[in-house]
Amino acid sequence: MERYVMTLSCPDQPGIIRAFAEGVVQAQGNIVDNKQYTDPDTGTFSMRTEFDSPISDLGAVRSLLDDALAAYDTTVTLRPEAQRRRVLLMVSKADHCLLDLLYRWENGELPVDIPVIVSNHTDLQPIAERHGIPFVHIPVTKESKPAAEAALLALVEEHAVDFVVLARYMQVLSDDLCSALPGRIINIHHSFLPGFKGAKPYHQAHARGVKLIGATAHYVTADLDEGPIIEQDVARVDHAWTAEQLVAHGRDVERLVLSRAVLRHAEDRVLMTGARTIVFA
Ligand SMILES: Nc1nc2c(c(=O)[nH]1)N[C@@H](CN(C=O)c1ccc(C(=O)N[C@@H](CCC(=O)O)C(=O)O)cc1)CN2
Repeated sequence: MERYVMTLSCPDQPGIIRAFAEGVVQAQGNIVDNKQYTDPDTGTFSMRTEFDSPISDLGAVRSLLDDALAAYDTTVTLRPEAQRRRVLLMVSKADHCLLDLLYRWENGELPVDIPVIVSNHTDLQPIAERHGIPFVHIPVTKESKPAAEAALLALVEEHAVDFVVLARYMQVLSDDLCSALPGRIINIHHSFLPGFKGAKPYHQAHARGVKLIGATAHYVTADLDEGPIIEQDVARVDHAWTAEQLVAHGRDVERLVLSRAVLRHAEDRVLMTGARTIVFA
């Protein structure tokens, strides 16, 4: 028996679920989990379904679903659950998010394949080597950024990468790169967006005298720190905390928020609707 994960979005109208269920029946399938949402602003219907089928041929199952949904203008993804998403991790010098992702990957909590780790510095190369993952150093300067980003895209193709994670990667990606990988780049921003965008958010927060700090995982767009939000969390602080203590405490929030977001994306639990996300947790 093969377990499949399907996501679907289309203009909402009666009969979508019945048509989809008919397709599952044609695939001799059994639905084991289903979540849906209709966005009242856009009228878009979104659904994530897990179903079992004795048919192991992905193309055959996809055809049966496409035929069943032919009357609807759907965007569908279908993947055998056992087919893990492939993620390229990007880092600079901070190691806390990388280490958290690799810990969860090693103990089976994060069902992805990590073909390569890329960095604009060499500081974290020993961590990649300790985990047996190839490390590629791509230094970035204002002048070399186009070539650096071309090299990154070549790695994405070479390793059949599904998505990229900026695990405290501290370079702004160009519009071209963001456009080349829409909805396929996840960043962790070290503040509770929309507050304190850009560089040094904890020092901004300290100066503002906040009582809560936070972190935000979002899809990357050309507009810095503006992409659709996937996950956020906060932690309480007070007047006695120095900016450095906020940075240290913030690391705990960042690594949890990013790891949750990466897991949910890897399990096809995040769908985009306009500038927002739907998260079928
Ligand atoms: N196109 C985008 N690229 C990136 C985003 C994004 O939202 N859109 N997020 C950043 C991460 N980040 C904040 O979360 C961030 C990182 C770096 C900078 C920055 O100003 N970097 C300087 C260089 C700093 C250095 O070399 O250490 C720069 O790029 O000129 C701002 C925000 C990742 N990329």
